[in-house]
Amino acid sequence: MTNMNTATTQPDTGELILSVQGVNKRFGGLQALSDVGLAIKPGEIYGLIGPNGAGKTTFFNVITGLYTPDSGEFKLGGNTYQPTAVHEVAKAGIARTFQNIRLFGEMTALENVMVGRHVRTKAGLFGAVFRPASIKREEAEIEDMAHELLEYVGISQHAHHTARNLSYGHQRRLEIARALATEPKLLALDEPAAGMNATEKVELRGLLDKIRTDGRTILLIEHDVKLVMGLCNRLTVLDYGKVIAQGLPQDVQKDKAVVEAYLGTPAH
Ligand SMILES: Nc1ncnc2c1ncn2[C@@H]1O[C@H](COP(=O)(O)OP(=O)(O)OP(=O)(O)O)[C@@H](O)[C@H]1O
Repeated sequence: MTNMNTATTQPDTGELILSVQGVNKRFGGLQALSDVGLAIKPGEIYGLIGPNGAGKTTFFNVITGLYTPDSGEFKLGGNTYQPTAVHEVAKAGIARTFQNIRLFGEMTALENVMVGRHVRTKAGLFGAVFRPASIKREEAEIEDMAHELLEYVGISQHAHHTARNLSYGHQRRLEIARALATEPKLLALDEPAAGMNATEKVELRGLLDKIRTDGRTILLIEHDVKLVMGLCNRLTVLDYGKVIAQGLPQDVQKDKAVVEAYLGTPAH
């Protein structure tokens, strides 16, 4: 009898948003990443955790084109991409936020989101400056969309406020809105909860949950293990630049190497 289960005949990579394999990165004498890889499925929140200096940010910087890796294979939405420059990676479909918030502080919240959108417009930044008629129309659409995104992340009341005057939690939300404006295949968040108080963290969790429910895919670096365990579908744990565990939160949490890495028991 013919096997009707087509799922087993489909290649794995077709079902992945991001597939990264064999990443190595050395800084002088320090092997910051050793053969690191992960695979992220559509619609999941994927966590990347590990103790200080484990290599999380370096890995983020590699996949988003900020650092050139010594080796590695990268696929986004099934297509091979080379993370050679930040703007190329953004065009390919990864939008990221930074551990230290990087907004245009003197611009309004609305303008910050509109800048994010220019990655996807015909005009780009050039057209935004010189503004022929067709570009003005496009600008109006972008402005509408930016308002919607501010509403979506819950800070529409601050649309015309200067970014640097927003509270910390609202600046983080604004960064997420700006990243979403690029319509990314993957939203990569570098410690979005850093510096947040307990209430802001609960709200952030709600927002990330909503983004996932709306079908987006998130890669999350986070120090707050409770947040990660409660939110992520799957995760990878790095320690000293190596993957020490990968899988479901409940399994990873019990993993001996992970427990040792976090409690500082000499496992190396
Ligand atoms: N540009 C660089 N030049 C030299 N060494 C670096 C550079 N960036 C990172 N490193 C080193 O690589 C290792 C991994 O650092 P990385 O910042 O990726 O870790 P992390 O897991 O993000 O840590 P944290 O949780 O503290 O942010 C560390 O030993 C760090 O000192």
